[in-house]
Amino acid sequence: MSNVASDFITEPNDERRQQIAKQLGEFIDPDKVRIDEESLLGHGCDWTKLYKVNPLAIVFPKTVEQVQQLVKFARAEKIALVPSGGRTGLSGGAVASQGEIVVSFDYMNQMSDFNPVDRTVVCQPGVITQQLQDFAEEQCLYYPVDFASAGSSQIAGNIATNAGGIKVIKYGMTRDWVAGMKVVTGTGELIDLNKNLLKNNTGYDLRHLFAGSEGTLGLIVEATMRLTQPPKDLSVLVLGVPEMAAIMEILRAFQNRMPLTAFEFFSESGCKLTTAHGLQRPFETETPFYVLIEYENQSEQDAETAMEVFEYCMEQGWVVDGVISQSESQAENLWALRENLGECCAPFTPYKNDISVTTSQVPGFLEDIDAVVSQAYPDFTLVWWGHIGDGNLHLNILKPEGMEKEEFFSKCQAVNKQVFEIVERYQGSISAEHGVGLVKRDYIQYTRSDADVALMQGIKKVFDPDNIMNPGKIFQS
Ligand SMILES: O=C(O)CC[C@@H](O)C(=O)O
Ligand SMILES: [Zn+2]
Repeated sequence: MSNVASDFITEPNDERRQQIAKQLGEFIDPDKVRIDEESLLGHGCDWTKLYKVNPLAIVFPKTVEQVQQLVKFARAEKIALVPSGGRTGLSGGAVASQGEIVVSFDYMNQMSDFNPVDRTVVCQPGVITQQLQDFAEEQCLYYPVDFASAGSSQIAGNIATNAGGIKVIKYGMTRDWVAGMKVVTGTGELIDLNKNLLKNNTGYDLRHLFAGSEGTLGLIVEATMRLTQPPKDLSVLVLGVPEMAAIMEILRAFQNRMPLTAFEFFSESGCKLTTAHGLQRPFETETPFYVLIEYENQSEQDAETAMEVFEYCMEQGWVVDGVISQSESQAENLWALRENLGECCAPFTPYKNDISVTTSQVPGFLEDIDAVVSQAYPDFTLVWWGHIGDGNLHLNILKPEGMEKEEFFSKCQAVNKQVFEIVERYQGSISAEHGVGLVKRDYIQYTRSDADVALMQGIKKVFDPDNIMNPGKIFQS
């Protein structure tokens, strides 16, 4: 796979590392500068594991001032910086393969200044998503952005990738929960964006440029996150769906009658994987697809409405079997059928895709892509799942046993062009929620126009004139 194209490509050796560590140790605690192999390899990559990992050093700043000094140092020395959060990304956004300094926020992980009226809490960049969720719960509130890697992903990384997950249909993406943020730009300047205001129409909202910026504009050093009222008495329904086309009818039928907190799906190939890992099938009947619906079940009326819609879907032939959770633990088990899919695919070295279209177009889009990939490689197993209520599909192609990883990936890449042409035809996105990083960078033109990319490159130059902020990610810079 190709690696980062940067102005400052270096192939660090031990001597250079020692020298840089000494210089960094002048303004960052020396024990928070690491150049040992384990740290370099561990902190120089994310979950993609596709790229050469070769950082110059790993630093763990503890204060905003240290971050500013670091940026000024990097600027003077012409060394690129790669921000590192929980490194759970799937697009290579946190990969350091060309002698960059990795900036880890593991030691800036405190929360402060909870405001119960504004319902906000100030987070240092390294606060773990789960830590924020737990804190909110202790205050009888709720942080709603949720996904399988919530136990490791960090808030600044979530903002930098505008993380989505399983509740977007009701609560939106990470950007919707950022009340304010402090950022150190590529010049070392500290800027304070939006100051937590709800209403602030004073020109461009720069906060939103940082959501999805993947570290290319600056380092997020603080974020004030909003919390909300927790949902009550969540129930989960899993339905067996014989035809993809029916899924949107099911969505419409439910949404016409009741608000949903999640509308997810997975394929039978996915169900086989999770059940092979010890989970129970939702019901006996096997169907090509399963829908998982979550809603607030606060009264008998809610339960009756859900049952009525379910029966209506059965009468229409859109659904052939189904189950409704009767307890919290049953709801969790049903969720596991969907949430454990990424983990269950991992041993098969999957080739991943994270794509989206407008929700109503999902069935045709999925069928077209499935046909192209299955025709090219009839022996490959395709596992589909995703946040179908948001139009977001995850396609994992499993590597056949015995096939070399390189051969498998190059075969998958060969079919990429056709897949992305379909995405372009549907005016969809080549990356719905996992970001662009390195993995999707060379395909960005299927979703963003040349004019878009040129404007993004121009914006980067304003925030980062020396191109030291995660260069080569999202687009060539
Ligand atoms: O592993 C994947 O392909 C998707 C991961 C995550 O976004 C999910 O929704 O499970
Ligand atoms: Zn997802």
